[in-house]
Parts: sequence; C-alpha cells; structure tokens
Amino acid sequence: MLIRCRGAYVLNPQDTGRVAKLTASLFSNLESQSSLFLLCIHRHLCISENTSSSKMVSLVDEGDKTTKQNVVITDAKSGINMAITVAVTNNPSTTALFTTAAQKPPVVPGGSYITISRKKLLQNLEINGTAARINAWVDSMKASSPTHVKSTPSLSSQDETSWMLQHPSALEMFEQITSASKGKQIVMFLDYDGTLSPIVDDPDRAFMSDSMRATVRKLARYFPTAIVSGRCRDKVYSFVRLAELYYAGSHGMDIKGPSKGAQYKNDAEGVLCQPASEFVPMIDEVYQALLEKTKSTPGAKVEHNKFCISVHFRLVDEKRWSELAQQVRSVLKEYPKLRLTQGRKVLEIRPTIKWDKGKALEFLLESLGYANCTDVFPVYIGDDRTDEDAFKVLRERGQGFGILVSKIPKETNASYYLQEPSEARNFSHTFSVMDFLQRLVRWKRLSLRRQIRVQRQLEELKVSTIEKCLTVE
Ligand SMILES: O=P(O)(O)OC[C@H]1O[C@H](O[C@H]2O[C@H](CO)[C@@H](O)[C@H](O)[C@H]2O)[C@H](O)[C@@H](O)[C@@H]1O
Repeated sequence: MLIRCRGAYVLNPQDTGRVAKLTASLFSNLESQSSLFLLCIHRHLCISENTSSSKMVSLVDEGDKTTKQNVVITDAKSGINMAITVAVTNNPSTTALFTTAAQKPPVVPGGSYITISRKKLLQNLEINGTAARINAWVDSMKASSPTHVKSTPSLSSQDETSWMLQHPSALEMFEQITSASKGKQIVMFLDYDGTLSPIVDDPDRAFMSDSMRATVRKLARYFPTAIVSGRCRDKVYSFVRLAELYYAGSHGMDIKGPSKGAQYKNDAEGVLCQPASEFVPMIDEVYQALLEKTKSTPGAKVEHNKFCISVHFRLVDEKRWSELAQQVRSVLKEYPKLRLTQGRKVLEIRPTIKWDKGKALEFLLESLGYANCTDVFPVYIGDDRTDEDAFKVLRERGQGFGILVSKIPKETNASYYLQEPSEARNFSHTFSVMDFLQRLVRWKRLSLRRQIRVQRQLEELKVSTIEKCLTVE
C-alpha cells in the first residue's frame, strides 16, 4: 500500500505503523505547538494536546492492534474538520513513505486515504490555538467553496474519471436508479441554495426560476417532497411558494407539513418539530452581537435564520476573511452552547443539540409513516457540507441515495452527482437538477399510464370472459 507526499501528507489507514512514523516525525518537529489537533484512529485512539511524539508512536502502534480503520485529523475545539481530501490509490509499485514523483494523489471522495495539505497543517500548527482555529475555518471555507471552478487545482483526467466511477451522474444512471426504486415509494428531499436556486452574491435575492418551481410542483404531485434548508423556514417558503410541500428550515430544526387543502388552520398547527425552541432568545442575542461586531468589515452580512445564524463571507475581500472569522469567534466564545459549521462562503452558528439535516430526514420519513419500512426509497439532493449529514443517514440506512450537486469532485457520502440547479445559460450540456427532476416526473407519469392501461385491459378481459360465459349458458 502507498503512502506518499508531495505537498501533502497521506495517511494510509491500512498501514497504521507507517502512519505512526509519519505522524510522529511530523509532530516531533512541531511538538511544542501541536495543541490544536486530535488524531483519532477509528475512535479507539485519541492523541490529545501536547502528546509527545514517542507517546504517539506507542499509541498509534497500540491502535494498530485494535483497528485498521480511517485516520482522521480534526480540529477538536471548533468541531470543524480540516480541509481534507480523500484519495484512493492502490499502486503496489509505489511503496516509499514520501515520493518525489510529480504526481498528485488522486482526489477521490469516499475513498480510503486522507490527505492533509502539508502547508495548511504546518500553518495551522505554527500559531497558537485561537488563530489556528480561525485559519482552519477560513481554509476550510475556501477549500469547500472555490471562487471560480478554474481556481481549484485541476485534477488529471484519470483522477476525475476515478471520482466519476464512484459517483456517476444521476442522469446517466437514471434507469438503474428507477429500477432500484421498483415497488418502493420514492420520497424526495431537496436542499434549496445551490440545488434549486443558483448561488448568487446576495442571499436575499437567491430566487428560484419559474420553470424550477413548475418542475417541483409536478414532482410533488407524484412523490412526497420536502425542502430541507439552512435558511429560516419562512424565508425559504417565500422563495419556493408551494404549499403542498414539507419544509424543514434552520438546518432541519424547524419542520412543518404541507398547508395546502386547509390541512392546518394556522401556522403553529402545521409545525411538526422544533427541537431548538429554547435557544431562540440566545440566537436573537448573538445575532445582535454579530451585527454590531461585524459592521466594520465591508461586505459582511449576518442572516437571522430563526434557530441559527449565517455570517456571509462572499462579498468580503478574502484578505479580510480571517478578521471576520475572528469577530465571529470573539462573539461565540461567550456562548458554549452554540457551535459553528461552515458552508459555501458562510459560517453557520447553531445550537449544540444533536440535530441536523440527517435527523430531519429521518423525522420526516417517520412522520410520513415510513419509519421502519423497507418499501421506501428516499432521494436527497444537496450541494453543501450540511447536506452530507443526510447523505450519511441514507448510506447507513441502506435506503435510497444522495445526489451531490457540484461541478467539481468533492469528498461526499452521496452516491451520484449533478452539476448545477438548471441548464447553464450558454446551453452547454450539463447534468442539471432540473433535468433530473423532470425526467423523474416523466418516468412516473409513463409508468402510471402503463399501469392504468394494463388494469383496463385486465378489466376488459374480465368483462369479455363473463360475457362469453353468459352466452354459453
Ligand atoms: O441549506 P441551504 O438551503 O443550502 O442553505 C445554506 C445557506 O444558503 C444560503 O447561503 C448560500 O447561498 C447564498 C445565495 O446564493 C450565497 O450568497 C451564500 O454565499 C451561500 O452560502 C443562505 O443565505 C444561508 O443562510 C444558508 O445557511
């Protein structure tokens, strides 16, 4: 098995002995500053702050006896994983710990290698905890949401092919997908920003196109459909404007059922789940504090999402991102019951409760009566880090699948990919969410028609058989 390095450390989970040596040599250089990271090997092993390199070797060796699972490096205090790329390679000819080959490790999400940018790791370890954490957030945000697709390090065509083999286009695999759903009820879960609407600079103007709305309306005629968003539920409803859907706002912390057909007389009645209600006063307070604190940073925007808050970086000069992240941190350090996650040029502040889009998906399936059913086929489409919680739930349940919306290969728990919400304006061929949803609607309509035709034929056959019998009598 291969461990190699070219600007990156590659930790090979199959070979923890080597990992021990690699991490020990890394940390021996940086021992005094290694207060930021926890190295965990499949939960069996924790190397915490100030662990000496020799102790690490014995701990990792010990870990080797108990497990041969993934190696993850985490910023334990912020809870945000470092920008990591996951690579799969099995080249038996390359056995050196560090090679100088001008080859980048292939970026293959969902694979079994984790690479940590050496520069990034050193940068983050070289400074004290607080600044390190801020840098980690900023780096992680940049890595997960590149400004321009072209600005991301381009993958070799071999690497891209490898990623696509693991995560084929949902449109190209359409027939396989529908045949897997045979005899099961498809339930649709759709993220909003970057999935149904294109990413734009101003979050208040992230409108959904009329054709996308019409498509989602048709979709909901055939399948129970939910919108699952980081936004405040009312805000996402004001964009989508379809009363027949389920809405899970604030990253799933505010769930409401369909209101069409006067099913619910008033707003409160339709609410199905609000597990973070007790945090509302705290969120209001933090929102005010963040508004005040960030007003000196041009372009910064703070969005109140009822049970959580978003701090937007998109219109802030990248040189000032650390400053803005520092402002967020300085407010947040007074609130240990709140945590930070990050999305596309956004830091999201939310309660520490164990609730996310994955839990919302499970809650909705239960509400729909599919808690322990094997005949349900949930499909979740999303573009952001927070959608990974839902993709993971589907993988763990072994039901349905996740579709990642992304133009570039990314680490993901989704099974398939689509490129963007709608067809690109230049009419270049893309795999869009809208195409996929429209195809699903057409397929369902055709199969229902076929079913009706067969039923009619059977009924006609029954009638003519009865008539024949009557004639004979
Ligand atoms: O779960 P989602 O529906 O995807 O919500 C995640 C965040 O989406 C919004 O921000 C993102 O879209 C904006 C509009 O295109 C864009 O300007 C921003 O940079 C993106 O991060 C929303 O404004 C946030 O509150 C959500 O947390």
